[in-house]
Amino acid sequence: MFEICVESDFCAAHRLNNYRGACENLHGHNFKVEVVVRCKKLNQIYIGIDFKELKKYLKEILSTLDHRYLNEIDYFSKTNPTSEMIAKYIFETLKPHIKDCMLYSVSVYETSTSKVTYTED
Ligand SMILES: Nc1nc2c(c(=O)[nH]1)N=C([C@H](O)[C@H](O)COP(=O)(O)OP(=O)(O)OP(=O)(O)O)CN2
Ligand SMILES: [Zn+2]
Repeated sequence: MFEICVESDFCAAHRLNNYRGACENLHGHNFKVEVVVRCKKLNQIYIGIDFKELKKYLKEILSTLDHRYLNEIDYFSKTNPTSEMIAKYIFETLKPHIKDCMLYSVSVYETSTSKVTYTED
């Protein structure tokens, strides 16, 4: 089994409703995102999934979040734009693009010391 990982980032603002602390106030982050795909087979040039292809899909998805006020995005309107929900959104949006391999996890770093990983397990 091969684990293929790419990283990207985006900047966005959010506020956590009902948090009862500073994070309830409008604030922003440079979010870092890590995606892990698992592949059992390699193609004829020994690639599981091309980093470039994976980064292209991820970039398209992150462009829907970049420089946005996340609370205004439909996906988060009934929840909260926490790292948990951001990771789930990226996972669910990326999954249909991954053929022949398995999207394993999406991790979101809200700060350099705070990370959430979403998997379907
Ligand atoms: N499980 C989660 N906990 C928190 C989330 C979250 O999305 N999931 N989000 C926040 C806030 O948005 C906050 O901006 C991030 O909190 P934190 O990592 O504590 O950021 P700090 O810069 O305050 O970190 P320090 O290391 O304490 O300086 C809160 N919790
Ligand atoms: Zn925050």
